[in-house]
Order: sequence, then structure tokens, then C-alpha cells
Amino acid sequence: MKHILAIDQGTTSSRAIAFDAAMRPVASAQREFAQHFPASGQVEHDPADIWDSVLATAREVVEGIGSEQFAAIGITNQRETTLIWDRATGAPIHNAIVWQDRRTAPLCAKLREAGHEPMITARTGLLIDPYFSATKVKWLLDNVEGARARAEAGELAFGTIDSFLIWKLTGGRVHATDATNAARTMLYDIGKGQWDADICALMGVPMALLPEVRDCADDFGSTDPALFGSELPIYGVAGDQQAATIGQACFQPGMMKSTYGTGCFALLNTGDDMVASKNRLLTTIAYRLDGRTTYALEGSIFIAGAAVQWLRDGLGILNEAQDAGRMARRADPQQEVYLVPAFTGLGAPHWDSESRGALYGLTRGTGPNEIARAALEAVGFQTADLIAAMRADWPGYTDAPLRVDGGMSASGYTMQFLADITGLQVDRPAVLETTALGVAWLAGMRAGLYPDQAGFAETWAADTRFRPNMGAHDQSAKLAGWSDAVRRTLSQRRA
Ligand SMILES: Nc1ncnc2c1ncn2[C@@H]1O[C@H](COP(=O)(O)OP(=O)(O)O)[C@@H](O)[C@H]1O
Ligand SMILES: O=P(O)(O)OC[C@H](O)CO
Repeated sequence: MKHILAIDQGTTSSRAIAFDAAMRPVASAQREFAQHFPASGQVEHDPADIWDSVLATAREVVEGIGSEQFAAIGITNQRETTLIWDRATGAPIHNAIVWQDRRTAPLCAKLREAGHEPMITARTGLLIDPYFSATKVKWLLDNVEGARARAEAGELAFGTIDSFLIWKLTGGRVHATDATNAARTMLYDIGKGQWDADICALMGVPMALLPEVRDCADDFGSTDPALFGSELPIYGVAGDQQAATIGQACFQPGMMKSTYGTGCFALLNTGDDMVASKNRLLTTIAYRLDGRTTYALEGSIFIAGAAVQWLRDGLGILNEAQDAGRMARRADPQQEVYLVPAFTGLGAPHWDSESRGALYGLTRGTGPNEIARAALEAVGFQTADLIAAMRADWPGYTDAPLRVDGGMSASGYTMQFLADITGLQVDRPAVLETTALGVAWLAGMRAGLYPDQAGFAETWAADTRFRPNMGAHDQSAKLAGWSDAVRRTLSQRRA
């Protein structure tokens, strides 16, 4: 009983990682699954793909070590992605609507025009945007035949992916979620810690659909013995960005992590302060332990590593993501090329779903190297915008080192530029699997196998520290060039 299984159900793949008694990752399995794009701006996942990939990877890892060696399971997940299923049969009524899906943009516009945003933001900490679950739930109830009547009769269950996996793993015995995932639905009052009846009524969401909300380290039931040969308790649940915040041990107010994968998500721990952002950041729950909620300010950027994928798969100017840094180093320092990667609009702090990407400063001398540099630098510029917003929003902001993770944090060029342009020290940890580690720690701590919060924080170790090394003049000139590029992009938004 010396291992913890972390299930990390992400946007493009599902992974299972076993951590040993010393919290070291000792075995893992990963499986990608199909993305469905039924129409422009729509993104869906087949729930069977999600479940099959989770079960296959979890079984591979558990069977490799022996199920009797596992003390507990932790689940972390892509957030906001929305599913509704039948309580009697477990059958989903529709594909999962993914967080990136923009189909509810017109509904969001109507809600904003009707003046609902101040109330929704004050209670949920979120802005009205298709990103969050609430309007996706409404869309499903309005568009799947018979769904609303069945929901009102209590026959259906809504869940984010964590809830769906808990339901499946426990053989339909538990319908629950954790506070961090509830906080992303736009139906949950993060101050009161309860589902908001007024917002549910406004969205036409019957409260009988909703899961019970528990702490992040809590009892979420035990797995059906048919799955792994023995019953394993589920003791930890957190949305993936919150799990990374925990895995990076950002437990003190003022500590911040930023994850660079497909997109970028920066979370600043604000402790007991539920900071109301004046700069269009999100207020969210970092974690809830022993009934006590710790809050965070979040900046969500939709495109980070995805811009590098576009250079590789769309433009074909590099063979592998790792080539981007080498090309950027070869770029002409005299050329000021900016890429505003608004491929799916811009997230924080602009929240403009209509703008589209743009390249500025092109000359006859511009080539692949300058464009690669612009794609990597865009990540630094966007993070600098988030940090400026955080600094302005919260008096407790301290310029603490930024703890980074995610696939793109492997790029030394990008991380050095990030340090240079933000003026912050950027710390890359020894264990890069911070998301899985975060939820493994939650489950292992609850199982009595892992240390308490302070003990866990002591185990965090940096592998590389990037120190800012750019003159103030260069920094402000580059930031001014970036701001100008963003301003032009926003003003070119589609009608
Ligand atoms: N060395 C690198 N330089 C630049 N980008 C990279 C590098 N390695 C990976 N990436 C980018 O990081 C992303 C993958 O990170 P990952 O954390 O696995 O993402 P996700 O969990 O969102 O699927 C890809 O978009 C890829 O383009
Ligand atoms: O699956 P990821 O790692 O791209 O994370 C997705 C986020 O949770 C969306 O809010």
C-alpha cells in the first residue's frame, strides 16, 4: 500500500501516473484520443473515448505494480468541459462540450446585454464567457430532445470530467465534484461555497442535475472491484490548473505558478482574499482543505504551445517543437516581429472572442527564425500582461519567483525571455509532473501516506532558475511594441 495512482484526464490525452511512498513518479501510461470539431468554433469529446483511455491507462499502471500496492487514487482533469448522463443507465445524452467550444457565444452576449455580468462575477468570480460550463449545460438541455424534462424529473446528472470519472469508477454510486471544479461552472457561489439557486434559475439549470461538492482531499467513494481487482478509495480531486498550483506547493499568499501547455494558465495564491479583479482576471478557488477555502487570481491564455504546433503543422517551418528555441536564437535582433496568437480570440485580460491572430513588423528580410521567435516571445508578453493585471489588482502581490511547468517550459529560450520581460525570477522544478503530483499529494495526504502541507512544500525543489537579464530600456520598448500589436489586433476584430 505504498503507491498513489494519479489520473490526469487532459484535453488531448489521458494519463495515469503511479507515485511511490517518496512521491516519486515510478510508472506511467498515456493515451491520446480524438478531438471532434462538428462546426466552426465547436469542440467535442466522445465520453466513451475519455472513459476508455482513463481505464486503459489506469489499468496498465495498476496491473504493472499490483493493485494491492495502491493506497488511493487522485483525479485531476481538464476543467469546465461539460457532460450530462442518465442516472439509471450511465449513458451520456451527448458528447462532452469542451472548454474551448464557442457555440454559446451568442447566449453569453445576451446575458451580458441583459446586465447579468456584475452579479455573476460577484458570486462566481468568473466573467460571462462560453469557456465556463453553465451555458454549455443550458445548450445541452435546450438542444437534446427531451433533456430538459428528464433533468427536471431528476433522471439526469451533470458533471465536469472529474464527476463523470468518479461516477464511472464507483460504478454509479457517487455523484460528486470538488470545490475547484465547481468553481469553473459559473453556477457556484465561491464565497458561500454552494450552488447558486439564482444563477441556476437564470440558466434554466434544475439543481437536481448538480453533483455534491466536497473538499479537494476528501472521500469520493471507492472503485468498483471489477475495475482493478480490489476497491481503491478516491481521496483527491482538483481541476488540472489547481492541481498544478498544489503540485508546485504555491501554498503561501503571493506565490504563483504558470503552466505552459496548449494554453497558459497562471494562478496567484491570494489566501483568504477573494479578490475582485478590476482587470478582467478570474477569481477562483485554488483549493479547499478541511473546509477552508484558499482563493486565487487566474489569468487564462488560450494559445501558448499551440502557436508552436501551428508553426510545425500549419506553416511547416519547423519539424519539432524543440526546434523553435534554436531558430529563435538565430533570429535577426534588429527585426521587431510580433505574433498576437488570437487564433481563437484572446483570453485574459482582454476576453475578446472575436479577434483573430496577426503578425506585425514583417519585412522582406523576415523568415522562419523571426516568426519562431515571435511565437515564443508571445508567451512571455502575454504572461507579462497577466502579471501587470495581478499587480494592479491585489495589494498582497510581491514579485515572488514564478514557478513554471507544462511541455513548453522545457524551452530554455522561452523561459529566459519570460524572466527578462516580466522582470521575475522563473523557477522550473525538478519534478515537471506537477499536475499529477498535486493530486497524488492530495490523495496520499488523506490516506496518511504523504506529509502534511508544510512537509510537502519542503520537498519542492528547483531544477533551473532563470534570472531576469534585460535592460529596462529594452524591456519597456518591447512591451510597448507588444501592446501596440495587441491594440491593433483588438481594433481589427470581426464585425
Ligand atoms: N521545447 C519546446 N519548445 C517550445 N514549445 C514546446 C516545446 N516542447 C513542447 N512544446 C509545446 O508544448 C505543448 C505541449 O505541452 P503539454 O504540457 O504536453 O500540453 P497539454 O497538456 O496542453 O496537451 C505543445 O503545444 C508543444 O508545441
Ligand atoms: O487539458 P489542459 O492541460 O490543456 O488544461 C485545460 C484547462 O483546465 C482548461 O481550463
